[in-house]
Amino acid sequence: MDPSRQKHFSVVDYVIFAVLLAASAGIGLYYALSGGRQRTTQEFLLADRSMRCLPVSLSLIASFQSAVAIIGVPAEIYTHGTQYWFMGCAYVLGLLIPAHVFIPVLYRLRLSSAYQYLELRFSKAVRVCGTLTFIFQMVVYMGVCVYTPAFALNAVTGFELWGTVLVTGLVCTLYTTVGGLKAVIWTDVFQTAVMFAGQLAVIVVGVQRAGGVSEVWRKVLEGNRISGLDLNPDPTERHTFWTLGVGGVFLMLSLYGVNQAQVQRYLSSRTERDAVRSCYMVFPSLQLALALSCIMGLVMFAQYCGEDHADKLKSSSRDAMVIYFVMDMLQGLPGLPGLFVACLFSAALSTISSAFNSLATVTMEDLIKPQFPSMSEARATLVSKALASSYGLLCLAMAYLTHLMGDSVLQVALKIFGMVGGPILGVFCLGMFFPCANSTGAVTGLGAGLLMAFWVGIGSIVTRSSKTELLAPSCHFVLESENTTSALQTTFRNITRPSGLRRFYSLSYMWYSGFSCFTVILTGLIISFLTGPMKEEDVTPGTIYPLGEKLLCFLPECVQKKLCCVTQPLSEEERLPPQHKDCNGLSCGHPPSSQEETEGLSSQPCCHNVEQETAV
Ligand SMILES: O=C(O)CCCC[C@@H]1SC[C@@H]2NC(=O)N[C@@H]21
Ligand code: NA
Repeated sequence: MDPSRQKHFSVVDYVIFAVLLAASAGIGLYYALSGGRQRTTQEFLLADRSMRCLPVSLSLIASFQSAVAIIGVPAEIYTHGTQYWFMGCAYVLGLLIPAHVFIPVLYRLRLSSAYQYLELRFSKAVRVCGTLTFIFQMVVYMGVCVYTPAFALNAVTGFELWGTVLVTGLVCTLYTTVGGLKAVIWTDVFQTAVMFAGQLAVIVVGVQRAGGVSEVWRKVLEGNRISGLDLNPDPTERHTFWTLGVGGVFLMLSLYGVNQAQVQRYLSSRTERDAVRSCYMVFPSLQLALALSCIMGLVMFAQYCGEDHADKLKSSSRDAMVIYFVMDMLQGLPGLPGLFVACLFSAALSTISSAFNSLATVTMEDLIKPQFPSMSEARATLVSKALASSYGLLCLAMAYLTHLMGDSVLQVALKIFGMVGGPILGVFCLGMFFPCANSTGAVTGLGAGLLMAFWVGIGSIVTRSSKTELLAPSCHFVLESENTTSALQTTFRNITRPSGLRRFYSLSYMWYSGFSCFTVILTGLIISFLTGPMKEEDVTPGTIYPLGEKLLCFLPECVQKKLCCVTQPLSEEERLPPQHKDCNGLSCGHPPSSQEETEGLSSQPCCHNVEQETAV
């Protein structure tokens, strides 16, 4: 954007931004110098399993609500209307299933990393594959999260791009490395508050500038930006109720059910009940976050599609135009641009710090500790800190890679979750719901899922060079002839109705999670049956969720037995605590404190059967 139109910050804006960074670093340093001073991995990686549900729930939101959502969702609403808001429907099952299926199984196994489950259920090989897939997913995602706020700001305000990326990355690495999970969770709480405040400020000022709520509503209706319920079953339709409300459930499960960043927060909870409750508490806050970013997109539409701003908007990219809108609204209100920039970087920092910490955890717990079982606590903690900072530097490099991707950042992030998160979700579902699945099936399934996901994902990027999907034109055109546009789109799509492989490539990216998850399960079951299904007595107790009894009870007993070979609950003598010795060669976590005994929590969780618990 040419300098004449660039928006500038006043001193107070820079001060507010600096205060945010200082506050985040301060919280990190506080946790480095207080409590156990981060001397053990239990404290550094799992906050001593002492966290209560409020901070955990705010931290759960912060992990996957980054600048990508703050910028990408309003840009999405502005360009395509409110269809994306139906993502909120996916939050119901997307949080209920983690709360009642994944948390009970994973919490009672007293794991340190989600991927330990894969070794308990399958084999070390499956655990390593799961861990490496997760690392790949989070490293790429982190790059997007670091790059987005810096790029958007640079495009509009001339904010030094790589200097901002560097400062953000370093501050984040600092407090994550010295403060551990406690610091990450408490900075998440602070940053989530700043995030909501910043978005609210923009909406309040924007509505007022656009002439009030009724005026905004009139313009938005006139601009046909309120999308109705689109029940089109065509899976190549980018955003419909099905792709968002159903396809989105798999996206949510891959994040809130089995992603290490979230699982680590569940495991850091004081009790299982706290973990489940924190999952429930995420629901209203996530809906609020979605509503705020959608409303921001609508206010932006009302503000610009009344007058002809197409020339200004055309000059900035789709994502940067949100920053342009914010700077335009907040210009002349000293402190508010700084507040929004703080909001943007709070969203980014809280996601990046969660990613660093979870990457350090899985690298330590899943890749290093099993190779060096005799490593001392002090050394293990030191290595964990070194890992956190090295991942910090790696993510700066990934930020540059994002620079080259060019797609809308929201779409890039959601595609990453679909292509990589979906197969990981598939392996966990294969393990929890199908006791007959074996390790060969799991590894082959994961490979097949990743292969199919990348085939469709890369394919869609390559063939999209033909621009089959008409991007909604600049707002000016939309006002004049909405019906022409939709007619044009329909005609256009009919002409280019893709067939065969091209139709496969035009699968909506919102189906990537579900599609790859089912590929893993199907392949995993077929390979398991071909290579000899597991017998139920060989399956580690506590790693199966009795889907049979819960959902397939309408099937005849023999089919249930064949497919899910319903696992019998442990008998009384089998439940006796194994004196906290290692089971399956894995640490069972600390021996239960008397408090846990009184709380009636399963004190031998790793050998405990979920079904037993639910039976009780
Ligand atoms: O904001 C990001 O960093 C990624 C985009 C949103 C990720 C998904 S979308 C569904 C769920 N709701 C959120 O707020 N984040 C996750
Ligand atoms: Na965040």
